[in-house]
Amino acid sequence: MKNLNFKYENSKENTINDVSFNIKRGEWVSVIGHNGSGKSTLIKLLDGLLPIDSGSITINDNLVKENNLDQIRKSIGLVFQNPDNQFVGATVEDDIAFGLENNQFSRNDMNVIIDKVLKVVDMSNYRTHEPSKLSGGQKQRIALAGVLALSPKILILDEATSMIDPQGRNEILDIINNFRTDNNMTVISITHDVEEIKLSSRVLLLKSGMLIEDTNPYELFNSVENLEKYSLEMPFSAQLSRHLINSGLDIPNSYMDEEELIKCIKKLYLKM
Ligand SMILES: Nc1ncnc2c1ncn2[C@@H]1O[C@H](COP(=O)(O)OP(=O)(O)OP(=O)(O)O)[C@@H](O)[C@H]1O
Repeated sequence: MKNLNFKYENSKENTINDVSFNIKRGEWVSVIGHNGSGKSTLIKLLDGLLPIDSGSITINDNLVKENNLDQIRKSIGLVFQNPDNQFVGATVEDDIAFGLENNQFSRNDMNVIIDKVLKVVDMSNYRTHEPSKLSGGQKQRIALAGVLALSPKILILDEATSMIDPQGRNEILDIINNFRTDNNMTVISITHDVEEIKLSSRVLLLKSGMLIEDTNPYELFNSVENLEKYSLEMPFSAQLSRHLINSGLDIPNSYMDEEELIKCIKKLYLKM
């Protein structure tokens, strides 16, 4: 993305303001910022759903512009907050088949792909179920399967796990992360959830349509000020570290994930 600017017709100021960044293939990038900071608008520009005013977006050497949109959209998969808005089929398999049919896959190939993606999201037993009768987490797995069936090079999550309970969310995030590493897929995730942010290698911070920080989870979690500024909760390990430091334990006052914290406590324990 290079010097990107965008203004909605009826607004006075730019919603996206001179935003530039590069994302490497296979990266997991979180996009965070307050409500109205321009996160969803940025995604819509990326997918060509909104026209760019000035600047440019290039995906795999293809400029995002009117005559390239088919190709661009084939490389991008989108998963939104509410899976109910994404279902088109009467059964799980019909729903996944819909996108494949649009891309002229043969019946045989479709069956193989549907088998594969249902296995990936651990929903093979639900092939003939009605999507509307599944639980929230199951619905989101099926929505994800429909997107993964088309082998996107870039998966975009727009608050995709915010309606799921913590266990369901972690399971879906694990599925996505495994698929990402196996397929060198890029993930761009709009989120307020620290567990999701933890999985990313980079965090892009938007404020009033401007990219004000290009950082990483460690830097972000190290600064309580930053977390408060963006209404983010502290990750569990950071909360625990804080309590341990306050109760006199000699552990570093910097962010550690669960594994690092366990190692650190073990070391102290063995010294005793
Ligand atoms: N169709 C539209 N027409 C005019 N203004 C819009 C339109 N869609 C969004 N906006 C405005 O653009 C700004 C950015 O909105 P956007 O939805 O991109 O923010 P966001 O960071 O995704 O917010 P949230 O976290 O609440 O989803 C907001 O001020 C919003 O009111």
